[in-house]
Order: sequence, then C-alpha cells, then structure tokens
Amino acid sequence: MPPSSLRVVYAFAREMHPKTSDVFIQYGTAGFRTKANLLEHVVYRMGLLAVIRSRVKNGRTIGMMITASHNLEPDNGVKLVDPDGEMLEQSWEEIATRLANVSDNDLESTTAEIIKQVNADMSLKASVFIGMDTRYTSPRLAAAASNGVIALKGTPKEFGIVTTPMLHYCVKCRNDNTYGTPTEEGYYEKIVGAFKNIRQKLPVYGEYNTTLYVDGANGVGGKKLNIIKKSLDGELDLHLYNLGGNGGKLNLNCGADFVKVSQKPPVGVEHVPFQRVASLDGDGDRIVYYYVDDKDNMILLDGDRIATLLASYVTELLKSADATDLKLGLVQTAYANGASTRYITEELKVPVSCVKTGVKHLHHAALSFDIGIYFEANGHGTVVYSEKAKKAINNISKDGEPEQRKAAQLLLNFIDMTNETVGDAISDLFLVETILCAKGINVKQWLQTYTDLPNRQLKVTVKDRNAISTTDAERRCTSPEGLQTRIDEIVSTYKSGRSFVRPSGTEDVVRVYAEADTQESADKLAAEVARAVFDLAGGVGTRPELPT
Ligand SMILES: CC(=O)N[C@H]1[C@@H](OP(=O)(O)O)O[C@H](CO)[C@@H](O)[C@@H]1O
Ligand SMILES: [Mg+2]
Repeated sequence: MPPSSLRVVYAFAREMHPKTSDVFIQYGTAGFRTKANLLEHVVYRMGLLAVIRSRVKNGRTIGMMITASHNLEPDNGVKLVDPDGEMLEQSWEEIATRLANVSDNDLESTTAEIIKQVNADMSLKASVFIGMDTRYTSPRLAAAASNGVIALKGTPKEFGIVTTPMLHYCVKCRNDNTYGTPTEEGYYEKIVGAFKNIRQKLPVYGEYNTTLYVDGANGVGGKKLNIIKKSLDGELDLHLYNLGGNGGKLNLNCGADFVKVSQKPPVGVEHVPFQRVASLDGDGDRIVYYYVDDKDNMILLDGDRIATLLASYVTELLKSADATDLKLGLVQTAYANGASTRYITEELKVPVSCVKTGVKHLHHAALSFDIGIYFEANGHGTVVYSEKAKKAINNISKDGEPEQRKAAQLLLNFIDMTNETVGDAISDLFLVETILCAKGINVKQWLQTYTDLPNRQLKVTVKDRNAISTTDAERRCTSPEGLQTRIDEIVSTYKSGRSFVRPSGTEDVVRVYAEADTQESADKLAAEVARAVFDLAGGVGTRPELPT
C-alpha cells in the first residue's frame, strides 16, 4: 500500500475515531475491556491490527469480537481471534497494547513500525470477521472496527449479534472448511445436529428428564437458544428466562458470573425445587448449572463439576471403544475447587494440570493431551481432540467390534457437538444434557460425585494491582515482600484451608480466593487474607471487614 493512501487512513482516524482519553489501556486476559465510551479509537486501531495480522497469516481470516462478556452494560471490549479460532497469539498482546495507546499523531508511524516489525506483506488480501454482543454500544464499535479494516484495504464481514464462541467457530471454519460452514446456521447444524443424532441413539431413560430452565443473563446466549428451541423436537424442553427486553439488564444480578461469585440464584428465573437451571454469561461463552432445593438453598454445579462430568463420560466411552491408549487429561486453574481436583485424580484417575487464569493458557495446555478437557471454575471450557484421537476413533467406528463401534460412533457425535475453538455455553449445554441423559441421572445424582469445599471470592482495591506478582500457576505470590508468608500463616490456622491472591486481568482489583472445611471458615479466611493484601499491597479505601 503506497504511503500516500496510508496518510488518508490516519487523517480519517483522527477525524472519525479520535483518541479521547489518556488512560492507559492494556490487552488483558480477554482483550481490551473498559467503559464503552473510551473504546472507539481502540476498536478502530484493532481493525488496522487485524488486517496486519491477517496478512502475516497469508490472508487467512482473523476475528474481532466486540463484547465485555460478563461485565455490566456500560462496559464493552474487543478481542482478536486467530485463524484457528483460538485467542490472539500472546506475543501480539504487547503490539496491540502499543497501538491502542499511541497518540493520534503517532498512529501513522507506529503502524508503519509494527508492519515492519511483524514483516507483513501489505500487498496481500486480508479478511476480518466481526461479531458483537447485545450491548447498545456494540453497533457503533463494530462500525469502528469495520472502518479500521477497510482503512488498510482489508475485507470486513460483519456477523451482527453472535455469541463469542460462534464467531470463533466461524473464523475456524473459514480457514479450515473441513470443520464446518462459517455461518450461524452452519453452527446450529453442527452442534444441534450432533445433539439430535445422539439423542436418537441414546433415548431418555432413568432419572433424567428433558426439562431445562435457562438463565440467559439478558445477553446473546439466551437469544440464540430461543432460535435453537424452535428446532428441537421434544429432545429438550427449554424454558428460557432473562432473554433481554422487559427491563432486564445485561448481567445485572443474573448470569453465570453472578451465580458463581455471589453463590445466589439469579433474579428473573422461576424457582421450582430441584429443577436444574443452566446459567449463561453475557456473551455466551460460560455456563454453570444450579438448582434450588426444598429449603431454598441454592446448589451450584460449576465449571469444575462440568469438567468432571465430561471426563467421566469420555473415559467410559474410550473404555467401551477399547481406545484407552488415547491419553485423556484435564486442565484447571487455581480457582478449581480442591475437592474436584481430588476427585479427578483419585477417583477418575485422569491426570490434571493447573495453569494460569485465562482461557488461552488452559486451551494451550489441553492441546498436549490426545483428548484435553479444560474448564475454569466459572464455567468457561471445552474439549479439544487431537488429529490422532479423531483418526483412531474414526477407525474404530468402522472396523471395531459391534460394541466398540457403537461407543466410537457416540464419541464422533460428541466431538461434533463440541466447539473445540473456545469455551462455549451452548455447546457445553448440549454436552452436559447428553451425558446426564446417557447416565440416566438427575441433578442431585450429578452432585453426589463429590462434595465441594466451601469457598469465597473477594476483591480488594489497591493503588497498583501489578504490585502483586505470582508464581506456580498463580498459587503463590512473590511480591510484595512478606505477603505470601502472611498468607501461609493465616491459612495454616484453618482446616482444609487454601487461599491465594492475584491481580485481575479484566478489572482494576486484586482477587482473593479461599476455601476451607466450612462456609464460615472460608468467609473468614478470605476476609483475613483480603486484609493482609490491603495492609501489605497498598490498599485503597476502607480496610476489608472480618465477617461478624
Ligand atoms: C476468577 C475469574 O473468574 N476470573 C475470570 C476473569 O479474569 P480475571 O483475570 O480474574 O479478571 O475474566 C476472564 C475473562 O472472561 C476469565 O477467563 C477468568 O476466569
Ligand atoms: Mg464471557
């Protein structure tokens, strides 16, 4: 592209999407995320970067998703999706951060520097898929993204309102047509088609019943399930709540994050004792289950619980298919409940690894197994199957003994039902429903596999959250000095106590996690550790209170 046409690009940027704030913004755990009104120039610039990235990848399609996931309505965000549908390569996060923060005057020279640094051939074609969530600020930001793409002569394709995982799926399909059709309809055909297929082989039996309530967080996931619902033929009886409209606010007192963190049922969902409910987050990439018992207690079945259910079922199918030479493994983070980790290693006898928070870390680690299951406790996760596993299962489905063939064919449907690119609430919902049905169990029986250790999460505001550094998959902190020793001292006074702290990658806070043998102890442990953070890491505002 000749320099003269680039000049027009930057004049346009200054005019249409000027940098309006000097607040430093960082490509964090899930892209850029902040108040929507601070984001327009960032999104425009990410449009430029997506084109550069596409060219570095020889014209393969890159994705841009406009969303702030489980955050409240006034926030928004943008993240880039790499050609195989995975998160942006980590080494580009620093490049993205640099481009987002330069002044309008330096935009031209910085872009030129980046093009040189990554060795992009700007004469190549470039393609960018753009999706957005239901936030009212999203269309404007999606338009800014498109403008950025067009500015560097890339071709944007806008998908309108889609879940984050749908966009990841479409990017993957566009670059690898063996994976499916890169459209919303193609997505439904793959996931829902596989679910229907499997239901024909495994009819409903035992304690399982087909009624499922869903909390849509007033976001995009519920809306898409409403489309899917029309195509279900009694295989699943979806009762959908919090679909947006009717005054319901996105993620406000509802949705997967609210349910997980507050350990309370969401507003807006009818509560029928022992009825299982799936709660999605605002952009449809997380899911947790819960039910309310006859004494109004909410019982949570979180991401750890879903991961263990998946691991136990895949293990069973691998055994029946006589494919146990395929290595199955599970990946968690430090937030995984200690009881789930014990259950996986001791009962399921599946190897577990623990990595840093953030799906990119989990996804990467899961790829080292033939079949890798990864889940954050908050309900973000999926299964990835290696080519070796797919081939082996495919061969057994054709050449195995009758029983082995049957199991292998079920596994093939199961693979089809999985969105392997990223955690996906809709795909996970169908996977869970399939397993509960296959095992003929209800939600209480699902809960019986192990008992969660009571736990509590808290947030502490400090002057600079980066004053906290961690090691050992974030389970221990190395600075500020003295904090880890203090945490160790506190934890040692609690039965089955475990606690760690880390700076959030999506909010300006330090997160505290604690678990112990009783809820009272977990609450007290979390509060004591929060006070230690406040005292030793530059707490701001009021010192956290101990529970009374
Ligand atoms: C404790 C927790 O739930 N942290 C979440 C949250 O990250 P933080 O870095 O903790 O803010 O948002 C991430 C993106 O959605 C998600 O991957 C992660 O699990
Ligand atoms: Mg999300």
